[in-house]
Amino acid sequence: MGALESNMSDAAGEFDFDVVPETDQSFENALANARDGRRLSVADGIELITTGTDTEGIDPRRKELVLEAADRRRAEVVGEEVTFVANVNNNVTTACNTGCLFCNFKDTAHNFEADEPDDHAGFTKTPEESHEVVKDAVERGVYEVTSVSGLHPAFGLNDDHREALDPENPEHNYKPPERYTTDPHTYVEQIAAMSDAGAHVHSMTPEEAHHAQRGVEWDYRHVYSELADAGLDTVPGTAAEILVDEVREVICPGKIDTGEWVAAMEAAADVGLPMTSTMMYGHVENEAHRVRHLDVIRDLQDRTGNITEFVPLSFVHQETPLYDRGVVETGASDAEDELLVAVARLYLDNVEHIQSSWVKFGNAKGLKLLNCGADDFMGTILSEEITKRAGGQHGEFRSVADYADMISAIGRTPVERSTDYTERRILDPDADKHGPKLGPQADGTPLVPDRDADGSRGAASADD
Ligand SMILES: C[S@@+](CC[C@H](N)C(=O)[O-])C[C@H]1O[C@@H](n2cnc3c(N)ncnc32)[C@H](O)[C@@H]1O
Ligand SMILES: Nc1c(NC[C@H](O)[C@H](O)[C@H](O)CO)[nH]c(=O)[nH]c1=O
Ligand SMILES: N[C@@H](Cc1ccc(O)cc1)C(=O)O
Ligand code: SF4
Repeated sequence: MGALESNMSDAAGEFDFDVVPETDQSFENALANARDGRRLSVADGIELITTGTDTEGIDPRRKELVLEAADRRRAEVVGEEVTFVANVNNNVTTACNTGCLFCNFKDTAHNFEADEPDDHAGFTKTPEESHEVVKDAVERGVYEVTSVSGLHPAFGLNDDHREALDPENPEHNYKPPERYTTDPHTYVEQIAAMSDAGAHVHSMTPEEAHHAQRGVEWDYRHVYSELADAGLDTVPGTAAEILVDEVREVICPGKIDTGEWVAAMEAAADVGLPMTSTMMYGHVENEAHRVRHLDVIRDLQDRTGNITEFVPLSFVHQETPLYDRGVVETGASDAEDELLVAVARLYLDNVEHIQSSWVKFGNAKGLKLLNCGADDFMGTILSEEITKRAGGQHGEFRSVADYADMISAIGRTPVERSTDYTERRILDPDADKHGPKLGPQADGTPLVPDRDADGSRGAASADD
């Protein structure tokens, strides 16, 4: 019996978890602690995110009190600016055998083998192809490339790693590049190719760092320092999902556990790399798991200080194995999304920025969340595969003009930022054309000129 079956009770979607949302705290005391700026306990967080464990469901009046406290805290910590980054997504490969049940991005790596019929929808890019994608985006004015990928069996950290891996040992999860139609080469070569194109490289999740040292004795510090030498600038704290192992055993039994995830992030920080943090919520976990996860992030930040932002990733359920198998019926509700953002703002007293992700929430809800504690509105990304393949409906691109319009419409100040927030530029409200200015080749020309010139808002207006 697998973890999925053994953790489930009779009713579909109900799990016999040890961690449950019960506390000795009252909602009123938790709210007072939040308003007074005291460091919240896990029990406080659970009371706030459930709007009180003494009542069933979410109490709308109490919810508003939590959102208001978070919005006030946001104003005290970061003021009225709303930031975004001019970035491009470059996913290198969809080949992955890890089998996470929330993910529809991956394609079984077997399909990519040279002697298989080439009829799958996946892709693998060579370093040269990654270089071209990023070079084109940098020429348009992009500052950053976000690059996350499947764990391709032919990937290794560098040539030494590929030589050390044994194709006969199933634990190494390695097949030599000759087996595949396209060789992804090594992580070091991919990072160098994107860095050489002039972008800030935001890449190598803890799960990818783990893949980059499977089967050898190297530690995460070694991996991240080699990658930093190759041009890695910052690390995305994805692969976090829910940082409580009883939930990971259900939704991603093939992934590293919470302890390993934290160890990889600490190593990245040790090497001096700034990093983001994330939570993917709204599937099988309960509110207590969400707060425990925030607690793991807050502890990690106490030790490192390297986390620049927290990114809530609301689970996109439509096209995923969890939904197909009837394990979940839907994702988080609007109220749950609002409370997650608000409690993250209040709980993470040591993380300055909370992101509202338009790719997950769309424009209308994304803007609403900027009044619930969030202050960053993600990036332009230009293309998107992960959310789209899971059934996401919110498009793949936002222009700088979209950002200027949307952020001004809610009475806040639009600001273009660098990935680590150290460089910032307030947008000129009187500019007749909006384009990025922080990228190495950015001169204020719109990222996609035709789209902005004809006033089309294709991707941006698709949902709201
Ligand atoms: C697709 S993986 C790619 C990188 C690498 N394979 C890894 O797992 O770290 C990146 C992240 O996308 C997010 N993701 C995947 N499927 C999703 C879904 N259906 N809804 C929301 N987020 C999702 C997860 O948080 C995951 O860690
Ligand atoms: N850079 C950000 C992204 N990029 C898109 C991701 O790479 C990915 O396709 C998806 O979000 C995976 O869940 N997405 C964000 O939500 N926030 C970012 O800052
Ligand atoms: N920019 C965020 C968001 C992100 C989300 C999902 C990803 O797969 C990648 C990135 C990060 O660095 O973590
Ligand atoms: S989340 Fe990452 S590791 Fe898991 S299946 Fe998807 S691509 Fe592979």
